[in-house]
Amino acid sequence: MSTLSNSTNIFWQDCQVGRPERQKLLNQKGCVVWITGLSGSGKSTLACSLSRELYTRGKLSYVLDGDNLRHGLNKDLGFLPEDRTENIRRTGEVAKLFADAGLICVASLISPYRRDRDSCRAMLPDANFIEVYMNMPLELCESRDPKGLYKLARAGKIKGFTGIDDPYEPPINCEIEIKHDNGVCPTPTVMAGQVVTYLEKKGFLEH
Ligand SMILES: Nc1ncnc2c1ncn2[C@@H]1O[C@H](COP(=O)(O)OS(=O)(=O)O)[C@@H](OP(=O)(O)O)[C@H]1O
Ligand SMILES: Nc1ncnc2c1ncn2[C@@H]1O[C@H](COP(=O)(O)OP(=O)(O)O)[C@@H](O)[C@H]1O
Repeated sequence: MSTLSNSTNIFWQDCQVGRPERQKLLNQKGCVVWITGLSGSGKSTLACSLSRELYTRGKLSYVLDGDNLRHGLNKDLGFLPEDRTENIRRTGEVAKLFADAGLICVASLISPYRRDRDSCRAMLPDANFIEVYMNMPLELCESRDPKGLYKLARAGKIKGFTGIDDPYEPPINCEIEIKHDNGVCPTPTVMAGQVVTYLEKKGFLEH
């Protein structure tokens, strides 16, 4: 789908209550925490754990999970490269709106193509896009296989599965990398703590 605008004669409408006012109200700064990685790498687990940790600290977040968005906003999209690109573009636009609302928006999608993630980064002031890479080996993700999808992909029953017969392009310069140690992954609480520490250090958890 083209990203060029088809609308003409349109004007930006400003409001007296803007991002600074909302951020002051919430005592936090809006941003996008973009979690990328293979299926089964722990994206949703981190997103939920992070959201819970922020909630206990009185900070407002919202999780945009790839699987969930594909039940509604993105239900017309499949897994062809162009569909994934449109999936990421739409999610990036929604995430940008949530960040503008003053929320810490946590997007967890495979988002396998570097160019698509970089396009989302380009929608925001650079510091407000925090890319988190779930650097987990395919073998670990495949051994977890909570939905049985790797098994189906290996059997040729799902075509174009990320990591099997569709590429995953790891980030080159992500803000946060979640690493395993000999196939052992940090606990969800530890992973969330790593992100919270970053947000704190960069001043997102205060106004
Ligand atoms: N072909 C193929 N490749 C990868 N994943 C597949 C595929 N078909 C279905 N699924 C399921 O869809 C979930 C990924 O959706 P995303 O929107 O995150 O994917 S993408 O960012 O557009 O690539 C993904 O969820 P997670 O396992 O949570 O990553 C899978 O459950
Ligand atoms: N840090 C972790 N330690 C142990 N198991 C994990 C961890 N993170 C995720 N898991 C498990 O791995 C599986 C895949 O995690 P999930 O968050 O659904 O991955 P994704 O969203 O990337 O597909 C789930 O069964 C989950 O419980």
